[in-house]
Amino acid sequence: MPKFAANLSMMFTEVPFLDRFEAAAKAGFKYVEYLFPYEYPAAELKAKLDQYGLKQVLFNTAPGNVSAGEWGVSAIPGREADSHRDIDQALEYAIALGCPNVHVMAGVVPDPKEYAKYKQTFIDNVRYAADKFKPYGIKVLLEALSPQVKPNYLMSSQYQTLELVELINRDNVFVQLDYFHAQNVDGNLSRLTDRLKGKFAHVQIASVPDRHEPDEGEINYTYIFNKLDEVGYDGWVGCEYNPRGKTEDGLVWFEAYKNK
Ligand SMILES: O=C(O)[C@@H](O)C(=O)CO
Ligand SMILES: [Mg+2]
Repeated sequence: MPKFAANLSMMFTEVPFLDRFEAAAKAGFKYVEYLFPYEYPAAELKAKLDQYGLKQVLFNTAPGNVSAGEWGVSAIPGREADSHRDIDQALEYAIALGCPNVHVMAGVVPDPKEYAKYKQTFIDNVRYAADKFKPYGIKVLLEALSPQVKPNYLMSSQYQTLELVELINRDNVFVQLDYFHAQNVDGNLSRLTDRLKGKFAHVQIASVPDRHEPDEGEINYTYIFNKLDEVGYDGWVGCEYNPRGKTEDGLVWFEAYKNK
């Protein structure tokens, strides 16, 4: 039975970010994830987690200069120092927040001919992260992003990410399996889940095509949740979706799971 995490970057946006911890707890969530903690002192976020009895299960390394089109720097040749600084910062936050998973963001490849160079840069920087995180039992997660969300991101297919995880060859590096992106790019989610068995350590869900609640669209999530049990997945499932309307009004689907 999946353990669901509220994604505070996309859910409960009716209230300011620091009020979303309370909103998620009131809605029945025990776990939370969000993209970036860096605007706030780690102690302030940890106090929110403790106040509402929440566990943080994921956040990302910093995105770089988003207004310049960056979405992660760890794959960008020449930005190794920035990548290591972001990885060190993420480690500090993960320790302070008690967070077991960090998504190390790769970056956008401006010219497909540059892919091999960006890929090797990412492999080297993820190994740096894996080795720094290992003593603390923190996992490194790598996520493919569909081109309609992030054009020219280093990884668009889950199978590309699986190949990277195998090349990086560290036992604390895993795929972050976001079924929204997976359905948009790879499809055949049953075969994909079987192929990724033991290689993924976090899941995210949203409807396809509209990235709303998991109770609509072309993915049968009841089937997927049973598939996750079948392959022995015991991690968290992040609800990384844009609510159709008021977040709480869209949580009927969650009623069947929240007190498990
Ligand atoms: O799917 C997403 O967009 C997020 O999980 C993320 O971490 C990077 O954009
Ligand atoms: Mg995702």
